[in-house]
Amino acid sequence: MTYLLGLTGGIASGKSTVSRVFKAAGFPVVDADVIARRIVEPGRPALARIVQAFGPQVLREDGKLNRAKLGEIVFSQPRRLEALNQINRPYLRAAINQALAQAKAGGAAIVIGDIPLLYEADYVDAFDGVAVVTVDPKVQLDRLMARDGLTEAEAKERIASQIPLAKKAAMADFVIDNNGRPEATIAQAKALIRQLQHLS
Ligand SMILES: CC(C)(COP(=O)(O)OP(=O)(O)OC[C@H]1O[C@@H](n2cnc3c(N)ncnc32)[C@H](O)[C@@H]1O)[C@@H](O)C(=O)NCCC(=O)NCCS
Ligand SMILES: Nc1ncnc2c1ncn2[C@@H]1O[C@H](COP(=O)(O)OP(=O)(O)OP(=O)(O)O)[C@@H](O)[C@H]1O
Repeated sequence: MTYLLGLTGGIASGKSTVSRVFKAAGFPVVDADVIARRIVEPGRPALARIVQAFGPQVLREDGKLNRAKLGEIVFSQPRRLEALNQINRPYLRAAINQALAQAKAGGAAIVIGDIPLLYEADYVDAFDGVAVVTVDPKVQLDRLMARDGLTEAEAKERIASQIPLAKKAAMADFVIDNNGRPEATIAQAKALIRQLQHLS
């Protein structure tokens, strides 16, 4: 039996560190951010609908989505973000479900769905359990500004567009605390793998 684990957190909370531990242990990881990029490649219906809704300003000269431009628009205007979500979510859901089913068919003991918006987009029922990678608000803000070169105001907007991490942690089956050094987070991820191997 495969244990289907949903892995989530908030923007820049450290999901990548945890998903790397699962990958290194040989478990398949379905990455929603990667799928979200694929469904808006040139020629895909989701991209055409985004251009219809947001105008040609969100396209680069080479016809690809201008992610920085679209990010600037949607994260500063909640109603525009909602419009983007309405367009993307059906395509995302279909592609994520298909990738999870395919990974599960491979028969691994644990399959991971790394989905930043797992709670916001309501994927809970797709999983046997959910792990949340959490950090304190100040740590999240500092790491996000450093990683993406955002101003404090921009980083705060992006954090505010998601359910607060503390709330996600309260809903989770498993919580990984990423406030400390990466080694401490890696140790927690390895302990979670051992725990799940008993459940699968
Ligand atoms: C707005 C876009 C173009 C910005 O692109 P950019 O390359 O700057 O960011 P990237 O896609 O790498 O996302 C970084 C992080 O932002 C957060 N984020 C992304 N989309 C959203 C959203 N709709 N609502 C809240 N947070 C979001 C997530 O934590 C994600 O990990 C892009 O994020 C996008 O198309 N988002 C909509 C698709 C989506 O819902 N993706 C999340 C998959 S669960
Ligand atoms: N324990 C840690 N100590 C110091 N820096 C860290 C730690 N964990 C993550 N970081 C740094 O914080 C930033 C965010 O981490 P990461 O990219 O793993 O988050 P994420 O949850 O995968 O983000 P997103 O969903 O936004 O793509 C990165 O620059 C990363 O190097």
